[in-house]
Amino acid sequence: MFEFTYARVMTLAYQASLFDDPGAAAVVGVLGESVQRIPLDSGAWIDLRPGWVANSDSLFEDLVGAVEWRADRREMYDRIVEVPRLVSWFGEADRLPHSTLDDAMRLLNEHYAHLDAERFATAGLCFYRTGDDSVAWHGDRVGRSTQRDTRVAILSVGAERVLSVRPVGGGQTERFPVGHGDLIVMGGSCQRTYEHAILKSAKTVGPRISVQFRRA
Ligand SMILES: O=C(O)CCC(=O)C(=O)O
Ligand SMILES: [Fe+2]
Repeated sequence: MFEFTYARVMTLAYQASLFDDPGAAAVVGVLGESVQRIPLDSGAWIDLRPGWVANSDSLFEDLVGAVEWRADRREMYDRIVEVPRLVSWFGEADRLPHSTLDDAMRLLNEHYAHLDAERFATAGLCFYRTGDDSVAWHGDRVGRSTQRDTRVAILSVGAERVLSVRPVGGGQTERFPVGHGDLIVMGGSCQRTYEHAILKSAKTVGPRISVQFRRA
């Protein structure tokens, strides 16, 4: 039986953002030229927008309480393995659990509208309670993304964790520390030619929630 309470989460310290106004509502910032493009090989790329959501700690706390979290399970080859983290998923027809996420999805769609007809339409939420929570190396290869380029935008709130990215078949691992309202977008061929992971942390880290926006 799985038990994890709001009270328990709030006892886990996470370092608050330096520039935030304690207790103030979260606000999604502009994208535009504040987005930094990092080209990878094989037509893959990463966009970074640090501090995209201001006062993100209040969004973190709201999501901890408002979302119906469940244990993650994932099919791997011939078995289903536990993925040590909590998740919740919102499809195209679902109401997102926070109005800040509606704003975030709309701004992302405006920002990337000039590229193609792909639109962010779903939101997957993952809750990493401690440094032991993690997701192993993988590419988000579902449906059409097995063949075609796609974008996955990840908003991180709560404590910082490292999103590691490496080429499929070997090569250098890039490490992107993300938390406290940071945005990272994986685009181009990234889901096919690279893989990514949130590896376990040996250091004591606070809880983090990631919100992954994907197409329908
Ligand atoms: O939590 C993250 O930032 C990444 C999660 C992820 O890669 C996934 O769930 O597919
Ligand atoms: Fe992923």
